[in-house]
Amino acid sequence: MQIGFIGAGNMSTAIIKGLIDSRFTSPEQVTLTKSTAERSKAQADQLGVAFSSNNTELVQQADIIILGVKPQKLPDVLNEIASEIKDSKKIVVSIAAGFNITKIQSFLGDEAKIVRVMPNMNIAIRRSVSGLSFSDNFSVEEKQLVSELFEQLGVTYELAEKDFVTFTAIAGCSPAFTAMYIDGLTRAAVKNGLPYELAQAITLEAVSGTLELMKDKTLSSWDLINQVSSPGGTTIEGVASLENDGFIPSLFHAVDATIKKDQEMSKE
Ligand SMILES: NC(=O)C1=CN([C@@H]2O[C@H](COP(=O)(O)OP(=O)(O)OC[C@H]3O[C@@H](n4cnc5c(N)ncnc54)[C@H](OP(=O)(O)O)[C@@H]3O)[C@@H](O)[C@H]2O)C=CC1
Ligand SMILES: O=C(O)[C@@H]1CCC=N1
Repeated sequence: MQIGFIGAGNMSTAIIKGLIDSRFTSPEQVTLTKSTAERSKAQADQLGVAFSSNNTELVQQADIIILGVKPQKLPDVLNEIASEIKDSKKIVVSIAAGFNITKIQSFLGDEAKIVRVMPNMNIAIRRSVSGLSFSDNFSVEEKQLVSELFEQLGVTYELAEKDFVTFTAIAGCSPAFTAMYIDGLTRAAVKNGLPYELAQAITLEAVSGTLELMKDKTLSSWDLINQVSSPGGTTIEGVASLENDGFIPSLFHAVDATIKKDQEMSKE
């Protein structure tokens, strides 16, 4: 099975490294392209894989094509490869936000086998949580193949496409939101006199320990909030302050804004 990556930036590079590290794929099975043949060669040499001098040639050689370009570049790429995909059995994996299956098929034809995958940045350490939505023409074996591929890189969930945008917000985008939370706590400690590096190290340990505890003990958020909040103590003062300042509504707004943008992009 040959896997072709159109676009080899942050996400594709992490996927390629993860697939090779996990031994799911050998370097000989991977081909990539970037925006120019020179850049493709340099990246391929660095990763120990092959490159194609153009996207059409890459598609001709691949069984699975992973589209790893930014959404703004995707229409040109889809137009470029459409004739190679039409009437083929090739599987096209799109990791782009804002391109639903219908929109991708409007370029590649209604019969094209499209799977939308939304990984997240944690794929760089094979800790992605990836959402998968398939067009309705996949066989069970084909679905299994794509799922197995992304299982090498973390946890996967198969989703109805209507839920894909919500998944994108809480899984694809949330590393940025989580980093904002960590930054906020860190700088609040700096304001109170701790050096930045020390404050960030403490915050990261506290956050990662909290995640492990919640998973290990299968605690709900409110179980933990109640356990930490001593009656008449310090935590409940902070919890009340966050509630008063609209912490939860802010997150609702952020997720809604993310979903709205994805839906608008799919309509463009
Ligand atoms: N970043 C994230 O956290 C996540 C991103 N995504 C999605 O992943 C996709 C890629 O994002 P990311 O990896 O961050 O982006 P990058 O900008 O890091 O990578 C994009 C790649 O596309 C290449 N490229 C541009 N034009 C072409 C072309 N015509 N033919 C072939 N390759 C081309 C670029 O090459 P060059 O360097 O030569 O310009 C570059 O290697 C996006 O669609 C995004 O929505 C999904 C989940 C999470
Ligand atoms: O910001 C974006 O559009 C992409 C999709 C998920 C994470 N990054």
